Amino acid sequence: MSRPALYLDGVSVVFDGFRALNNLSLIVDPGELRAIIGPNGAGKTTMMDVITGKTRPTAGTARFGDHDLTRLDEARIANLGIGRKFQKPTVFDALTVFENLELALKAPRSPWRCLRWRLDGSARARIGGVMEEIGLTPRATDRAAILSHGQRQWLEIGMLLIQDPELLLVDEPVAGMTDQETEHTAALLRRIAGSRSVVVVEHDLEFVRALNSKVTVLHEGTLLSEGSIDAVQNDPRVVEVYLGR
Ligand SMILES: Nc1ncnc2c1ncn2[C@@H]1O[C@H](COP(=O)(O)OP(=O)(O)OP(=O)(O)O)[C@@H](O)[C@H]1O
Repeated sequence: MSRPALYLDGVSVVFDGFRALNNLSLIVDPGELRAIIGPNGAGKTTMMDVITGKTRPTAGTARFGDHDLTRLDEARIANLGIGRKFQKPTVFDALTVFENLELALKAPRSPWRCLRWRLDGSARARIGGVMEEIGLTPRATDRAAILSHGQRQWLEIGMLLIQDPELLLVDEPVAGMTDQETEHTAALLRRIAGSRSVVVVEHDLEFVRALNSKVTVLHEGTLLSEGSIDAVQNDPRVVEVYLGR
């Protein structure tokens, strides 16, 4: 078996005596798509914050491949190939779809290398490939301001994909989307996992079902249940604390 992409073992985070994460363990394999669900305050955001180095665990192990995430700052962790998409898109409205992707392609470089950066054939091909992947090729020259809510979310996913992350963390991607956009997003995330690991935090259980992935249920900062969507939805512990409320 291959080494896990992400390995959390016994992770706790204590804020002023309050345990936001309590002995949480989680393994995500290379190329795996994993959905994380759980009621409000379950610790989902705190878990993402630990993975990206925003929050230091009080106890436990957090590894990404060979790297100890508890010893690295946010910038180093991003450079290792962990991308995070927050709920609110941060695309540049005044720029076109193509220009947003171009900016994301050159942005992680040092200021000097950024100045010397040129949009050559291989960069164009890469941007073209990502536009195909996110389904926005026909909108290449449209400004982001005129895209629908869903299209803006896909553009932001594209801006992360263009940096070729090994692990992509996606926070509530379908909030506010139409049913059709939600379906499209599930298909997009299924497609992009495989060549990278993708961890999706989401409340919408129909969307989670459409991801067709293993589901992890968090509750009070710890792992409550794990398995297929049917397995966790039928788990009496889950029904009691979450789905049955
Ligand atoms: N910086 C902080 N200081 C104190 N308490 C915090 C801090 N950050 C989070 N918490 C608490 O930790 C708990 C877990 O919060 P977290 O945001 O991780 O949950 P969540 O599962 O993402 O919830 P939601 O679905 O509402 O976003 C909550 O009770 C929250 O109030």
